Amino acid sequence: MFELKILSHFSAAHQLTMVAKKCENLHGHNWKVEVCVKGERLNDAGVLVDFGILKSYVKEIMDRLDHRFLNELPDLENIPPSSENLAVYIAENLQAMIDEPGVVVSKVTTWESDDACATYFP
Ligand SMILES: Nc1nc2c(c(=O)[nH]1)N=C([C@H](O)[C@H](O)COP(=O)(O)OP(=O)(O)OP(=O)(O)O)CN2
Ligand SMILES: [Zn+2]
Repeated sequence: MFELKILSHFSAAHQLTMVAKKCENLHGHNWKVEVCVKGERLNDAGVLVDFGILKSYVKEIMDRLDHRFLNELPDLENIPPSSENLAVYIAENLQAMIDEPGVVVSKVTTWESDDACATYFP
């Protein structure tokens, strides 16, 4: 089994209710994102997926989130934009883009600060 990891980032604003009171106020984060994909078979070029292709998929997803007010994104309608839900969103959207047979998203971690992150294992 092989696992690849891509690092990326986006900056966005959000509000969260039912968490810490201060999170109800409009505020933002510079999210750091770690994305892992796994698979058993290498292609004829000796790679699971070209890092460049993987980065381009992840960049496309980051562009949908970057400099947005996440609570108003149609893609996240009625979904609280917590770090957990953002990890799910990134994982599901990336999986839908991956064309390579046998390659699956294995883990997405969203760091909303230097000391707090959420990880989703699809
Ligand atoms: N499980 C989660 N808990 C919280 C999330 C989340 O996405 N998942 N998000 C928040 C808020 O986004 C909030 O902005 C961050 O809160 P918090 O870490 O408590 O605040 P600070 O970054 O200011 O850190 P301090 O340690 O308080 O300085 C809250 N919880
Ligand atoms: Zn926040």
